[in-house]
Amino acid sequence: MTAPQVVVHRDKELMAQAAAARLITKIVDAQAARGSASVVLTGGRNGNGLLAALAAAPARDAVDWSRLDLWWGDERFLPEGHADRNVTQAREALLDAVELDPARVHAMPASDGTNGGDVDAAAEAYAAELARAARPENHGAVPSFDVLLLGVGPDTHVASLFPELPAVRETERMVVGVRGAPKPPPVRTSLTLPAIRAAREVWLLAAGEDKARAVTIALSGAGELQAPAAGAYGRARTLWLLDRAAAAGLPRELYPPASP
Ligand SMILES: O=C(O)[C@H](O)[C@@H](O)[C@H](O)[C@H](O)COP(=O)(O)O
Repeated sequence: MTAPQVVVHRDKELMAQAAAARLITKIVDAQAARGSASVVLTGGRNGNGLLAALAAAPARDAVDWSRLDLWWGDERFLPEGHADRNVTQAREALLDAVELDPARVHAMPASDGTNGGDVDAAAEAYAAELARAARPENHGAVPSFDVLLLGVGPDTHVASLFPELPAVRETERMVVGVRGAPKPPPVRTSLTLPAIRAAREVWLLAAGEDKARAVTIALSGAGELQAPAAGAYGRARTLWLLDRAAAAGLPRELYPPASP
């Protein structure tokens, strides 16, 4: 388990811009070192805020978008093209503005896809897609993601892993179906903690005062069943990217603001 590193920025706009710049550099370095990069996207305001900042970033096209594999940490189980799907929102924020290789954009299944309305079958299909992309040197049945992004809910959920619900307890499967999610819509597919932990780096994004309690709980030793964000860590790095409002409950001496 990698100890969390915390970086605090002045506000959510600067946090998104700094996170976008950080992600560009990470992708460029991975592509220089290994010829391609692999990133897991997240839904929500902070996740989409990062993508929008990335779309507007001056260094955006330092990334070779044709050699980037994109996956999702979770998805709302809705029909293809539905406005509430994370992939729909990601396309609007960034993906439609860059030259990606469509074969390397791995959206989670829609509810009107080949799995019918069966969310468990959809989860199994995505797990199979991940397994096909995994290489022998990877850790488990998923590729070694360079960066796995996660928004953090006010209840400390990450992806669609909610406190005390079955999905956060999963220890074997890489992807599960979620029913009764407290955050609408209720039916989702999600990576599990074992899948999240296969990533080289896990970056958690939280901005706004509504996240201050969740951030403090997750960084104060809470258990992952009660605070799923506490169980989200990478093999090489766990990075919390916050704004001051979300960091308000943390000991200031431990996490001085990075942005003046
Ligand atoms: O599908 C989703 O809703 C997201 O993946 C979810 O995990 C999100 O990242 C958090 O709820 C934070 O969302 P906000 O950034 O909007 O607070």
